[in-house]
Formats: sequence, structure tokens, C-alpha cells
Amino acid sequence: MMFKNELFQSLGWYLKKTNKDYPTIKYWIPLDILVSLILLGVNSAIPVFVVWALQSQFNFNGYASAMFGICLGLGLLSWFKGIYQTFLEWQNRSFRVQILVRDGLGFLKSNYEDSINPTIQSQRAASGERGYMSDNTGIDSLWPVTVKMMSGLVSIIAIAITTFLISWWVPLTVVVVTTISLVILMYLYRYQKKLKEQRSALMHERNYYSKQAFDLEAGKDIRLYHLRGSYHQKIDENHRRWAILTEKMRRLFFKSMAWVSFLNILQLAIVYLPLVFLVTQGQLTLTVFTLLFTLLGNLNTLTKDSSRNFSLLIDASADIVEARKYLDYVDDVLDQDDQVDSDEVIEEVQTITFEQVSYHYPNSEQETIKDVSFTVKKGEAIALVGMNGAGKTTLVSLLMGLLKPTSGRILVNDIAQNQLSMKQYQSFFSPVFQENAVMAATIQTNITLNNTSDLTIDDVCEQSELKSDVERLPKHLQTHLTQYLEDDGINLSGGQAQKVMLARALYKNGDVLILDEPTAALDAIAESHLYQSYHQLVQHKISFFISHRLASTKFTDRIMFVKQGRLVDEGTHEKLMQTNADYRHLYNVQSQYYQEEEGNHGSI
Ligand SMILES: Nc1ncnc2c1ncn2[C@@H]1O[C@H](COP(=O)(O)OP(=O)(O)OP(=O)(O)O)[C@@H](O)[C@H]1O
Repeated sequence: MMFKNELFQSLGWYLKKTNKDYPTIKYWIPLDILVSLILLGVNSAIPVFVVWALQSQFNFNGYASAMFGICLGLGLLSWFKGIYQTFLEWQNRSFRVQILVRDGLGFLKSNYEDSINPTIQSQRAASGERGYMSDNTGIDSLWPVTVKMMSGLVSIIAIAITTFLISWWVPLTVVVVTTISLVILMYLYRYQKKLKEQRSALMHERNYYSKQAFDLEAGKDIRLYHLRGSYHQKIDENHRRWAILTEKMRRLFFKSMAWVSFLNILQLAIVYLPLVFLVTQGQLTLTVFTLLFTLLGNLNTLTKDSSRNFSLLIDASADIVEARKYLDYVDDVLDQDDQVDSDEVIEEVQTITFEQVSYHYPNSEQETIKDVSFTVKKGEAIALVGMNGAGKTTLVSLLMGLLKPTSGRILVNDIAQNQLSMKQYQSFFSPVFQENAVMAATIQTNITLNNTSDLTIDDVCEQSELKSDVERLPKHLQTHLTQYLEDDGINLSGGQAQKVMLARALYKNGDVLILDEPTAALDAIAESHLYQSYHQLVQHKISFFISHRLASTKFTDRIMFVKQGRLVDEGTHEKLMQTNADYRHLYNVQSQYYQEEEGNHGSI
């Protein structure tokens, strides 16, 4: 049976995971079985004792003392049960939080390609929602319910054996009815599993809308483009579908529980009526009847609880199977220690070579980079040029090891990328990305991050044109950025943020400088200064400069022209102007615009 395997696997996984930090968790079962059996025995014995005492004209004082002693013992035992259950539930919850933290750590350590892989990310959302994100998820209920289920089952067996000794058909009836209840619950489980999968997909979608709606960066667009209404609509629609599914699940649950309860009532009628008949016929003493009556009452409650617990358990186990699809991946990620067999160490990058590199994104069949080969040497300044979507950013992401070629090789100093540890490999690069990743920290921390450098922070502020901007701020380099963590934090303008990104890259001082549209937000003066100092910035380095302002590419030694993922041409600006019609066309369209602008200004 599929769910049986799933259940054992989930329990095995849980015990293995908790064994290190919470080794006592497994003793919950024997402890709870023991306490439950004692409670069951004493609880069943009390009415029998009362009936027996009444029938044998027992001395009242002795009777009262015995009752007081029993009740005191019961009270203490129940108190003890409450204490150890609270303690072990706390352990279980701590473990759930530990898993939640592990998910975050795994995400941070995973490679960039996985972080943009939609399949892995939707798996992550489903895993959290069903496994560990909140109370009543898989991890929250698996072990507590297993413990209750186990002590319930042992108690059921104990009652079955005792009652079997008195009358064989009584436990048989209970077994038949319980089996029918289980079959009903299995149907419930299968159907609920399907509904839960649909609900996970909705949850993923809702998370996206909520994230966007509350995202500070999107705040201006949402207000000025009147997007509030459409966000509400989308969230409402998502919630409506969610509510329908949840309602379906709830109704199904109630219906199944109604059947289980009906069977229980039927069971009581089948069992009790013949017993009462036997007492009236004098074939059963009142004491034995009371014992059977109490035991069967307990049995009824226990089977009902166990049926419910069983359904919760298979539910929790299915949730954990789903959660593990991502959690096992997290384990792999966290276990990888970024060690490679070879102990190659590169002191300085002399050459970078692409050998027939191709790449397609994880969710796409189509190749974004096609069969690209080139070699770049230390000191060379390269411009990557091409239309929007040609593949320039993808190419430099491959270069920096953020993406891995789907075929072909990338070599540094003739050593293949996979022969070097990723930590060493990524230390070669100082990138400025198109997106300004401003952190909630001081300007200084935003520039230095965790790097040590041969350059001073003053040097890089000057080279990146940031110095005068910083000097105007009251706390200078100690000014906090963004208001996420500090109320007096400031927001930089787009151009200032871009300068901070450039200062960050220069401070890291890697052997390869990668500038992806570094001047897009700069004012004309800052841009012009950057061009003038470009040669000095990239001296003794390899540099890749991506820009749509083709005039800027004249400052580089070699232009690589990318078209639809292919490196179609390379050479100096003059050479490409002569040999490449696409490049010439791009350049002419742009320079014509500038000439017209100049002409217009001239005539004013
Ligand atoms: N995560 C992704 N998954 C699937 N396709 C992607 C992903 N990122 C980019 N692409 C696709 O890859 C192609 C190349 O994108 P890339 O960002 O490399 O182009 P680009 O030359 O840098 O463009 P631009 O000049 O506009 O910055 C585009 O068609 C883009 O849609």
C-alpha cells in the first residue's frame, strides 16, 4: 500500500533528523504507552471497584480512603502526562523551526541557477506550506499524532485481549467496524491529497501577489498606474479558489467523520444490547458487565480517536513526502563543501577562454547562448554589444559561474572552471549588475561588504564619482541606506546607487571587471568622467563592458557583437563598421540621433 511505505519513510526520516539534537523524542512512544495503559487500567477499574464495593457492603471509610488514593494517583499521573507532552511538543516545534531555518540556509547556499529555476522554487513553496511553515503542517503533527496513535493502538489491543477472554464476538465486532472506518478514511486521504496539491499551487501564486503588493520598490507603480484594483482582484480571486478548495476538503472530512461516527454507534448497539440481555438472564454478573461496559466505552473512544489520528497521520506523512522533495535537495546543497579534487590555485587571471559554450535556461528548451568561443587576455578591455535579449547578460553570468554551460567549457589560464572551487573562481570577478542591489546597511558596508582590498574606500569613491555625493550626506560613509532597518536611513537616487555598485566592484578589485550597463543611470558628467578614467580602472585587468551606447564601446580594445545568442563578429569599432552591417546599422541609428540632437541644440 502506497501510504504505508510513505508513512514508514516519513517516520524514518523524522527520527533520523531529530536524533542528533532531540534524541529523547523517540522515548515519547514507550512513555506514553506506559502512562496510557496505567490510566486506562485505573480508569476502567474504578467503576468496577465501585460496583463491587456497593454489592459487598464495603466499609465506607475504607472505601473513601481507597477512592481518594486512586484519584490522587490519577491526578498526579495526568499532571505528569501534561508535563512530558508539553516538553516533547516543544521539542517537536523547535525541530520544525530548525527545518525552516535550514530551508533558508539551503536557499542561500544553492547555486544561482537553482534560485531562478521555477520548478525548484515552486517545490520550495509547496514544501514550506505543507511541511513546516506553520502549525498543523506535516512536521508539526507527524510525531505527536504517531505517539497518540501508538498508545491508542496498544490500549485497543489490551482491551481487545481482555474482552476476548470474556466474550469473543465483542472484539471481533470492533475489528470489523474499525476496518470499515479505515477504508473510508483511505478514500478521504486519496481525495484530500489531490485537493492539497491544487491548494499548494494557489498558495504559490498568492505568495507572489502578496510579495509584489507589499514590495516597496513596486509601490510607486502600483499607485500611479492604478494597479491596486487589479491586485485586489487577483488576490480575491485566488482567495476565492482557495476557499472553495478548503471548503471541499472540510466537507469531505465532515462527511467521512459522520460515517465513522455512525459506524461507531452501530457498533455500540451490536455489542451492548446482547450484553444487557445476558445480564438479565443471569449469565453475566454485574461486576463483569461493568468491566465490559467501561472497557467498551473506552474502546469506542479509542477507535474513534485512532481512526481520526490515522487520517491525520497519513495526511502528515503525505505532507512530509512533498516537503522532502525540496528538503532532500537542501540537504544535498548544505552537504556540498565546494571542494574539488584538484588543488589548482590561480594567483592571477591571465586568460579566459570559452570553448563552444552553449546554454539554455532551466525552464526553456531553446538555447539562449549558442556555440560561443573566444579567448580574452589580461589587460584586454572587451565591449559586449547586441540588441535587447541577444544574450549579453547571460554570457557574463556564464563567465562568472552563476550559470553553468549546458555544453562546452570555460577555462581560466587553461584550467577548466570545474577544476576550481566555486569560491576561488568567483573571487576573480568584480561585477556591476544592471539591478542595483543596495543592502540595508551603511554606504561603507555597501561598498566593502565582506571583502578586504588593496584599495582604500576613498580611492574607490573617487574613481566611481561617488565622493561628492557622499560628502553632501550628514553622516557621509556612515549614512544608512534604506529605511528597512534604520528610520534615519536614506534612499539613493538611481545614479547614486549605480555609483555605489561601481565602488563595490572596484573595492573588491577582482582580476576581471564586469560592467553590465554601468552608466545607464549616470548623468552626462559622471558618465563622461567614467569613460575618461576607464583605461585606468581596467588597467592590468580583463574587463567586459556591456552598453547600448555604442559610442562608449570605442574605449575598449575589442568589441564582441552578439546576435541571438551567437558571437557573430568581433574586432575594433573601425573593423566592425566596415565588415558588419548589423553593427553599422545600430551605430548609425544611434549616432544619427545624437547628431540630430546636437543640430537642434545648435540651431536654438
Ligand atoms: N531566467 C530566465 N529564464 C528563461 N529565459 C531567460 C531568463 N533570463 C533571461 N532569459 C532570456 O534569455 C535571453 C537573453 O537574455 P539576456 O538578459 O542575456 O539578454 P541581454 O542581451 O543582456 O539583453 P538586454 O540588452 O536587454 O539587457 C532573453 O530572451 C531572455 O528572455
